[in-house]
Amino acid sequence: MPVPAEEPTPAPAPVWPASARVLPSGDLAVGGVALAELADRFGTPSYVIDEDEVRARARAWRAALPDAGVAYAGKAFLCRALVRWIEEEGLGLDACSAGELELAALAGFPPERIVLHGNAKSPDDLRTALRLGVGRVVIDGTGEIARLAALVPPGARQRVMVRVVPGVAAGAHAAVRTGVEGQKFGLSVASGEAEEAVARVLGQPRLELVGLHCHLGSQIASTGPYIAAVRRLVPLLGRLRDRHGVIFPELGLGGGFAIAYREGDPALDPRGYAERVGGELESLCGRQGLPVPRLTVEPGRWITGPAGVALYRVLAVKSAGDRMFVAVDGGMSDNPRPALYGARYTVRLVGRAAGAPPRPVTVVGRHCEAGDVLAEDVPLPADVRPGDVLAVPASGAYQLSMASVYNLVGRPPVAAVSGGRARLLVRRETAADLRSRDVGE
Ligand SMILES: Cc1ncc(COP(=O)(O)O)c(C=O)c1O
Ligand SMILES: N[C@@H](CCCC[NH3+])C(=O)O
Repeated sequence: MPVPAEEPTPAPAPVWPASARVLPSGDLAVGGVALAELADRFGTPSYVIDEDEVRARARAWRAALPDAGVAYAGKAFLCRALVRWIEEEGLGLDACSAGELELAALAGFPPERIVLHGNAKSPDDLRTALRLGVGRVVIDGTGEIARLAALVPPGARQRVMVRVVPGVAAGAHAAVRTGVEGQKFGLSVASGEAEEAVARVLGQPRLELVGLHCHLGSQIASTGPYIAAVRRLVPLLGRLRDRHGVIFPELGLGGGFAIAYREGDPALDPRGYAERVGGELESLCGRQGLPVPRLTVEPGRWITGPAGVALYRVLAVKSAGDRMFVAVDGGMSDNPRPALYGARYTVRLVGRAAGAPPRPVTVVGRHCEAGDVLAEDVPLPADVRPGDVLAVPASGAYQLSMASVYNLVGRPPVAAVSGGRARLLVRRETAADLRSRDVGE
């Protein structure tokens, strides 16, 4: 199917889960439960995840690409319940450490549906992957080939992919652009390194090479970069067939699909992706005389991001110069994204009706840095005061999974909501938890 020359403008997406409803009290309910009630029950800061939203999002990718492999990228957020939901929805799992692998195993995730990634896999990562029997290990560098092969038991074969760098720039911030030359992931197509690595893997009898893989970056709203990657990778597949006589059954294009953090933000649409990227793959393979490999995609943020809501309680309100600061009981320890990437968010007062018109404020955290900002210049009612509860949507990805214990503030709990009920999935990390790691002198 030919790809239209014009890339359609990605459509704006909602920032709240589909279940969000404004209650007569002015509060907001998600999954049928009022957010202020959840803040009272689980304390603040806390994270709420809408189970039905996660499941619907997982299904959206499966429906858009029924013949493809869809693996949830666990780095976005992982806990045992989530692993089960993903498993029940028929997805695979992209893991990148022994810790993620062990959690998946504990939740009973089928190991053959796991793909292991990582630019610097430790011996423990590789041994754990082999012991559990993961489906694919994605080789990220030349040195890893012999190291992995040496760990595979005699008589066994590990399925692998080779991660290549197509030289496509995409992603919301330099820190998350992984499809370009000169960064730490993958093997360059342009330099010939990727072809060399493929030749070496083919020479390892204990490794079975099933395909190439690439991951361009994160928070990509349009399909253009994926199409550009396909245009680099299919000719490479043609060269590999000509040189080695190999035809790979799979092609991994990674994840990176954008979500909306603020009203009007564009998000990537799985159906558009399937039509345009899948269409380009089909047509280019046809021209090369190659069978179309089975596509695999790895959405992380897209699955859990929009399903999560962070809840905070206001601790202080103060003006400084011409700015109003609203300080809450969380901050960069539970959400480092504004500090790391200049990420922007939506914030809403919940639990009571606004008593005054909105004015622009900066929502900050409680940590010992002026850079501990959660949301710059967001409208909140002018009467916002200590004790109020604030909700931040699109908080389900790369917040808790990157959380720290800065200032010895424990990490927040996670509660699931569905059908008017809430349940705790991950408990709050207490000061005692934190002290217990300190063995003294
Ligand atoms: C190999 C790989 N696959 C998938 C993902 C998921 O990315 P995202 O959460 O942006 O979809 C990542 C992280 O960017 C990744 O490194
Ligand atoms: N942590 C990044 C995304 C990293 C993607 C993982 N490869 C973010 O929050 O935007």
